[in-house]
Amino acid sequence: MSLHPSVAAVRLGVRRVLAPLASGDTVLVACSGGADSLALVAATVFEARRPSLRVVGVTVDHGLQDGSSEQAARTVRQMAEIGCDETFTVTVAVEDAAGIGPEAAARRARYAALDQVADHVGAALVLLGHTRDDQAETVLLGLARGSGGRSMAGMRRAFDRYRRPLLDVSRLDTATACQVEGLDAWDDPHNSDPGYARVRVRTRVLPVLEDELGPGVAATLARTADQLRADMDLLDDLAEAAYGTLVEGGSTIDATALAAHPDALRRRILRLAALAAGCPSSELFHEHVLALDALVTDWRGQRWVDLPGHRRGVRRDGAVSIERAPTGGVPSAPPD
Ligand SMILES: Nc1ncnc2c1ncn2[C@@H]1O[C@H](COP(=O)(O)OP(=O)(O)OP(=O)(O)O)[C@@H](O)[C@H]1O
Repeated sequence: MSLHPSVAAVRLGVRRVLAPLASGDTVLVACSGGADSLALVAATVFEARRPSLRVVGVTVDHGLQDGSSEQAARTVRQMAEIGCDETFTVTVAVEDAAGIGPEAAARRARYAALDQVADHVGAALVLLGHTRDDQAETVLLGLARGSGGRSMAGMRRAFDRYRRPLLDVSRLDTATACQVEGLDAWDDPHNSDPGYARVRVRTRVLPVLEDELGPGVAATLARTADQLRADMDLLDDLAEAAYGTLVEGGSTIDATALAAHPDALRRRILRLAALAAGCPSSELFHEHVLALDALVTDWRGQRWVDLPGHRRGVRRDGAVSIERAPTGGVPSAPPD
């Protein structure tokens, strides 16, 4: 019997990612029990045979839904049946202490748990089951957020030891692969809850785009994200290099030298300077960077701009620096 194309597509993605590993290495697969990550587990177990890798499966129970522990137990059973050498369930307490929202808090807790298990088992790689459709949704959500190229550049294929082998594989393929392999995937009720913007993009926006613009829009968006990410990465690298050259005495940057750089680099350099000076990245918005940039390109005597993390950007003696804001009795708006 010939190999089903959907199974072949999932396996190919995994094979490419596992290629650098050596016999005896451990790969950790993160599985929610949904079709994407279940297909990922099956493909990983299959592809790990020939190089003789150890496959460990892990599922994280966020405890956010009724029956989540039963669902986690079911996923662990399935991973063992598929052939994982070892399986783990990790229960995490999701607390939104940082005020980042429940979804982001759950994600943060999940990655912390995955990191712990990866350390524990000595994993060379950790695999995640995001698909091409997830990527397309991410691009559209980023486009709507409007926070620059990086937000439209989608998810990385690789970061630290994490890999996303299915970014070229459609959700239809992962679902079909599960069917063909007799895997009963879990339907997360969150995935059909229109309260989530991502679900609305998936169920309402993308189908309209597919209808109006033709099938293949998800693939096109994902491909665009790949190109954009490569461009963003290059600009970030150039800005890092320029920042290293421009920064004097560890903190000040000559305004004239900085002004000679094009917008895309200058603003990145200023962002790097703000981060290096202690502005929290989660609170440093594009408006802050633009205000800092005005000290360089539109300087009309203004002396500072307020920045998050009790910092301020200052222009003094032809140089820009980011300093700790003095406490007490300081006007919050800069004098103009
Ligand atoms: N509860 C879980 N336990 C283990 N792995 C999970 C869990 N939930 C998600 N994952 C991993 O993350 C992948 C993406 O899942 P999903 O799209 O639901 O999460 P997300 O929150 O959008 O993703 P991310 O936060 O990782 O960008 C899954 O294919 C799986 O590999």
